[in-house]
Amino acid sequence: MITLKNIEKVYQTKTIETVALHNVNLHIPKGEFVSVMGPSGCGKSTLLNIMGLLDEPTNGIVEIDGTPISRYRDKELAHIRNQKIGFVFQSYHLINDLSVLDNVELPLLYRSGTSASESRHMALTALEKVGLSARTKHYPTQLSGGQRQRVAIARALIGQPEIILADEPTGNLDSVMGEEIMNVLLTLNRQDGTTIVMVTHDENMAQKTERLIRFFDGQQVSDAKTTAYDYQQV
Ligand SMILES: Nc1ncnc2c1ncn2[C@@H]1O[C@H](COP(=O)(O)OP(=O)(O)OP(=O)(O)O)[C@@H](O)[C@H]1O
Repeated sequence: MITLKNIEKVYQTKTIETVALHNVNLHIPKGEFVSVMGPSGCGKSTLLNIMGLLDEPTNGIVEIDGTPISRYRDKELAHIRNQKIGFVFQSYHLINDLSVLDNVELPLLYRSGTSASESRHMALTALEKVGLSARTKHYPTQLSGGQRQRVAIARALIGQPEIILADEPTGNLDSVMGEEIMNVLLTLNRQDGTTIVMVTHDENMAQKTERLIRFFDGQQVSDAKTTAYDYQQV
């Protein structure tokens, strides 16, 4: 699904050069649930941004479904980003002036050809998936942190992405709500086959995924299947 070959990312300012990623080689197959761990500043968010086509590497090749993204024009890349990839962030990024339903529908505004009734139906389906059908008319400030994150996941789901990139989705949540979000992600992965790459600082959460990649100083230092992921349960 996503392949990174010899990826380097260097941030250059007037005075400082920071090597955020160095010689990263990774393949994320379709349907896998992968977590990425490592100390602050080791390059995890940079990695996710490159995988999500939000940022470009300084060197190296990013392939989506076997095609190097350098072959695509900007418009095609924007299309891939909108159609294939859903993003979930630690701080939800919801719009407080919009209802839950309107927040979830928002990405469809950028997609032509979806009627108002169709997008409403898609938003309701996404909210049902995350167990928030009863909160459609609420506003983000009227929700708990876990519920807000579920709205953010529903918003990521509305475009029916094949891959979800989640940057510390449980980072702002207590352990009970964190578990709740983790269960939503595990269900999406197991029932719908959604590929998920999740950055986390929480070892317990990481152990629930299928594969754990550890980073240190911009490089992978380990990459292994976990033991806790239940391969039988679908
Ligand atoms: N826009 C930027 N300009 C310059 N340096 C940057 C920029 N973004 C990130 N960096 C540097 O690149 C390195 C990797 O940053 P990144 O945000 O990917 O780390 P991280 O592992 O996600 O950290 P955290 O766990 O704290 O979120 C850090 O040293 C950071 O200072």
